[in-house]
Parts: sequence; C-alpha cells; structure tokens
Amino acid sequence: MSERSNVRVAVRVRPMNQREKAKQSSCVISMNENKTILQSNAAVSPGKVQKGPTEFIFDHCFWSTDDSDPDNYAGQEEVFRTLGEGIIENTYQGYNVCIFAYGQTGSGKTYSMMGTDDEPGLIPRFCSALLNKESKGTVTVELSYMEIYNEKVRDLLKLKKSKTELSVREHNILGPYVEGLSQHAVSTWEDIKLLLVAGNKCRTTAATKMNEESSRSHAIFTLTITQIFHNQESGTSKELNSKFNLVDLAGSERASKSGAQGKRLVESGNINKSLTFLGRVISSLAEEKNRRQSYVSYRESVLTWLLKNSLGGNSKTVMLATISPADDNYGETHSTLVYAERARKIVNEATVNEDTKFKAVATLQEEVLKLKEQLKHAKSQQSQELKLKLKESENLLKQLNLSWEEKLKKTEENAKVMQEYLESMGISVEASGIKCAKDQCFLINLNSDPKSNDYLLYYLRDDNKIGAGSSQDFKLSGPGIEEEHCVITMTPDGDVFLVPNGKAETRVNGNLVQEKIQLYHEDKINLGSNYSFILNQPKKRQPNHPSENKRELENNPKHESGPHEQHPYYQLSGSQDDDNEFTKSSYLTPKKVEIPAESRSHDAQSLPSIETVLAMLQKSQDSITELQQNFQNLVEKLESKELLNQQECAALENTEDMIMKSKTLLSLISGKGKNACACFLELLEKGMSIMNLINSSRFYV
Ligand SMILES: Nc1ncnc2c1ncn2[C@@H]1O[C@H](COP(=O)(O)OP(=O)(O)OP(=O)(O)O)[C@@H](O)[C@H]1O
Repeated sequence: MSERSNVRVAVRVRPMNQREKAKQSSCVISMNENKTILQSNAAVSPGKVQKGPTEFIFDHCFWSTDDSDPDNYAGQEEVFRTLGEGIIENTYQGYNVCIFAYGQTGSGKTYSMMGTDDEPGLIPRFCSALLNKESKGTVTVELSYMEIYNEKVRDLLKLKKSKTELSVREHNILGPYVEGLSQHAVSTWEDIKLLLVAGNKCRTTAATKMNEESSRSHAIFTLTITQIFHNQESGTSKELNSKFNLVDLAGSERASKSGAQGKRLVESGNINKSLTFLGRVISSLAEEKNRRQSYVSYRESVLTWLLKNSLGGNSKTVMLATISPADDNYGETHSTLVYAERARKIVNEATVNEDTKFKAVATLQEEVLKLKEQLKHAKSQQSQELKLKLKESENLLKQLNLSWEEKLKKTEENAKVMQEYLESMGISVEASGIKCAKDQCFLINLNSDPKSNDYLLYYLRDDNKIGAGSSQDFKLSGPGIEEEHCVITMTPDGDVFLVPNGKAETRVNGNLVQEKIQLYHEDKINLGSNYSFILNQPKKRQPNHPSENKRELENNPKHESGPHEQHPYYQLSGSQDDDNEFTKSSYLTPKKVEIPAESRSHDAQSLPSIETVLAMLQKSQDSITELQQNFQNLVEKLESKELLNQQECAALENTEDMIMKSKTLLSLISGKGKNACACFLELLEKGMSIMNLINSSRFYV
C-alpha cells in the first residue's frame, strides 16, 4: 500500500533576540492564516527601489514572536499538536516519517526540535507520544543518533572502539543506511532521554574540541519502530517497520554565503557541501519533470543521500522552516522562505513497510551465498572488491538478525562503554539541570555550546594531566594548547594545585602562571587561546577572592577555608549549604556590573577606561568590516566559477568564523552596554587580548 503526498511545510517566526532589540530592528514578517508576508523596507535595501511585500503560502504558519502574549504566541505544544497530527498514526501504520528543521543560525531550529527542559520541543514530545501509543502488536523501538559535519558521519552514541568516521551505503530494500551505526533498544522515555543527553554532550564535546560550534553540523535522530502482529488462528505473523527521522540541520546561511541556492557548486570551497546539495535536490524535485528519483543526484552529499527517502521517496515528510522577524535578516529570511516554498512542491510516495526486515534478510542471505560462490572463481583483482561487498552484506545481515534480547544486552554494554569513555574525558553524563553533590570537585568548561542546556564537567581525580598529547587525561586541542599543558592535582584533603608546563599559556584569574599554584573554588583557568574553565571546589574557598587579581604564586599550599565572597562574574547559584545547582545563565551571565573598586585601586593608572575599551571595540568593528570585505571577495571568486586554492578555502572558513564571533561580541556590547564593557575591561585588564576576547565571547551569550 502506498500514498502520494506533498512535503508538508510549516514556518515559525521566533521572537526578536537581544541584538535585534538593541538595534531596534523592525519586524518584516506578518502572518495571516497559512500566508507568511515578508515586507521589504528601507533599512534592508537603502537607496534601492522598494519592492512590495512578498507572500508565501505554507501548510502552517506559527507566530511565536512574543511569549508574554500567550493568545498570540504559538508555543511548543501548539507546534507539536499541529505538525504531529496524523504523524504518530502514520508511523504505527508502517510509514516512514521525517521532520526536519531548516533555517539560518539562531532562527530557532534547535529550540523547536529539542526545546528546553521547561519547554520541550518536537523530539521529546514525539518520543513520548510514540512510546505511549497503543498498538495491537508487540512494539519494539530502537534509536540511533548521528551527526554529519563536513561530509563525515559520526555516531553520537558509540564512542570507544568505533571508527570515528562511518560510511553510508545503500540497500535496495532498506534504502540508504550508515554502516556500523549503533542502534539502541529503548522502552521508556527515560531511556531515550539519557541517550539524547549523552549524544548532545558528545556533539558539544566534539564541537568544543574542534573549536567549532555544534550548529555547524547536522544532527539526525532516528527511531526505528517495529511492530509484530501474531495471528493466533493461522499461526502466522506480520511485521511493520517504520523509521521516524528528526533532523536538526546546520544554519542555512552558510550555504547561501558560499554560493548555494542552486547557483554554484564548488567542491573544495564549500563551507557546507551538504546544505548546498540539499538546496539542489529540493530545487530538482520541485520541478515536475524531475520528480522521478532517478533524475536526482542524492549521492553527491552524505546528507541528501541519507535523506533520500524523506525527499521525494518513501516517507511522509514535514519541513519546519524557522525565521527571524528582524529586517536585518531579510536576505536570509527571504532565502529560507523561497526554499520552504519550493520544498512544498516535492511529492513523496510513502509505502507501508510490511515485512521489510524479512525481505531484506532473505535477499541478503541470497546475496551472501552468491558472493561466496563468485569469490571462489574470482581473479585476485576482483576478489578484493567482492570480499568488501561480502563483508558489508554479512555485517548488515548480522545486525538484522539480532534478537531483541541481544539488542537490549548490547545497548546496556554500549551505555557502559559510553559512560566510561565520557568519564575518562572527565565529562559528566548526568542529565541537564545537573545537581552536583556539594563536595564534588570539577572543572566546568565555559566554552560549552552556549545554546545547549548541557554542561561539560571535568571531574578531578588525584592527578589530571591536561594537554593535546594522547596520554593526557583531558585531551584538549586548538591554538596554544601544548602536548602536556599542565597537571592539576588534588590532595586527600581536597586541596587542588595546578602545575603548569613552563612554556604553555596558562592563566589563573587572568594571571600568567609559571609555577605551581593552589586553586580555589570558582577560580577561572584559561588554557591556550580558547579554553576557559571554572573550578568547583566548595570545600576550598579563597578567603578574599574578588580582590585576588594579583595573587602571589603559592608554594605553601595550606589554606584555611575562610569567609567566602562569590566570584563577581561566575556565581554558582544555591546557598553554600545546599547542593550546587546551577543553571547555565547563573554562570554565563555577568552578575556584577561594576568593576570592584579594590581591584582598580591597586593600579588605577594603568587601567584603560571604558571609553578606551569602546574605542578598541570600534577598532574591532573596523576589522570586522575588513574581514567582511575579504569574505565577500572570496565569495565573489567562488561565484565567478574560479576554484579557490587550499589556502583560500581555509581563509574563507576562518574569516566567516571570525565574523560570526566578532558579531557576537559586538551585539553583546550593544545589548548589555556598560555591564558588558565592565566585564571586558576587567578581562583586558587581566591581560587578555581583544582577539582572545572575541574568541571566547561565546560564553557571555
Ligand atoms: N519560538 C521561540 N520562542 C522563544 N525563543 C526562541 C524561539 N525560537 C528560538 N528561540 C531562542 O532563540 C535562540 C536561538 O535559537 P536556536 O538555538 O534554536 O537557533 P538555531 O536555529 O538552532 O541555531 P543554530 O543553527 O546556530 O543551531 C535561542 O536562545 C532560543 O531559545
């Protein structure tokens, strides 16, 4: 049984963010039932002839610009109810389903897909609804979670012993699949949540390690639902297999900046090849003559290959396009709406997946026999290829033949390995909203993805070697990180010391450290150019912490715990007697706005004034303009069909990164005014360069 239907497309507009509010951006979006209207205005194209409003028709339009006005705000529940209508039933009828979020960085994809603890998004809501749905058959659910970054697939739920990069293959019955991707048997929402949290944490860890952001990768979260129906009378049984894909795509503007929208494809110069090809596939499928899948080149990128069934194939698909309401995002919003409108023309032919697994097993068994036979007579040149094919088929067969009990056992074993792996990196796998026992000693990685609800915690043991080398306990990489960067030790009494490697850049509360030093609760540790940690060791508090900017290096470590003053910029919430429960904002938001008088008095002459800082930031604005110009030149080169050399490709990516980071810093200045200046002043005073500030500005967001 099959059903033809168009990709269902919804658009959701988010509230103005701080930067847009601070800039007093005007709203260029309005919605009227299933119409989204985009207004062009003078700010968008100064000096140009004003275009009239552009209307786009979608299946659903969600107005979510002001959550303080609940009557006019499409919340998470409404989005779920509208998009979810019929979808849970479809899954249980045996259809594949795919929901993907598309839009520029910061437009609300992750908020809509994952949501927050208080406002869960589509993924948690669909998962609970799927698990709660009653079925006449025996239902089993498996989960996989992967990310695609720069055309490489990584399993977010299997770390140790696995190849970091996985390959995509295609089977004539099962369609495209990722070889060796771990499948986890789950029965409750709690099982799923644990895997989700662990997967998100791995995503953040990898991103932080690579000095990237998780928003540059695509995340594909898949539930495979199997229902077995036994017919008591005939003694036969039938199986329905369906896949539920939830896809959080990388920010779309990268594609357009690098010449997407079907205009230009340049292999080496593409910042995000996958999105470029996704745009191409959508455009192709939207054209009547191309609707047959055979005309569409899905295999040109990993993302489109894996989404083959979801786009123009065997799936019921929903696309959620997320947009900003602000005029200064006009270009990106326009391009998102054009894409979304195009996607609406894609026609899918979803088929009930009945006994798919049995059929696949039967063909695979046949294939294995055939390949073995061919191998017997193959010449050496051919045999290598045949062996590879045989291995692929045998692996897939093995996976399909696993019993449910074996799968459960594997999931348990895998969870243990994953836990050990994360712990070996010093990372807690506790769920978000972490409650830490008050005595625990750990480092909090301030470079964690600011948009994620999760934290990277590095639990300290007696000896903790930190650096880029393979023998280190906490492996970091990036500019300024030495093979053996430093060692942090903890005595049985809970005293914590940092022993730097003389030539490595290590700072404690802004001071360069070249000898062993004792660390105290809430000390801030900077390693290399990018890493910032804060120490949680409530048992060992520095007596006069905030004024300790010029702390002497201590060789005599014994210190009594004394009255504690909280660190001015990173306060952990909760009383001292409570467990430390901290929320991201509690330590990401600067709490104290004025620079402490005592910290200024010691060297007032040499401190730059706020005006000086603003002037320096103006300078950094100028360098952003210069960066933007460079970026534009490179993009133009791409557009004019010139191939970029390797150096230029790297420059393109780096420049884009710098622009983004610099913009974040400037938006903070305009959004938080003097408060942010005070913070930057404090950090500049402690010797951080403007460039380092720009690089680390993410943790102020
Ligand atoms: N509908 C909404 N209601 C309230 N806040 C929202 C909404 N959509 C997004 N936001 C807020 O906007 C910010 C950016 O959203 P989000 O991180 O989801 O963007 P994104 O498109 O996933 O970005 P990226 O591509 O960088 O991952 C977040 O702080 C989020 O909480």
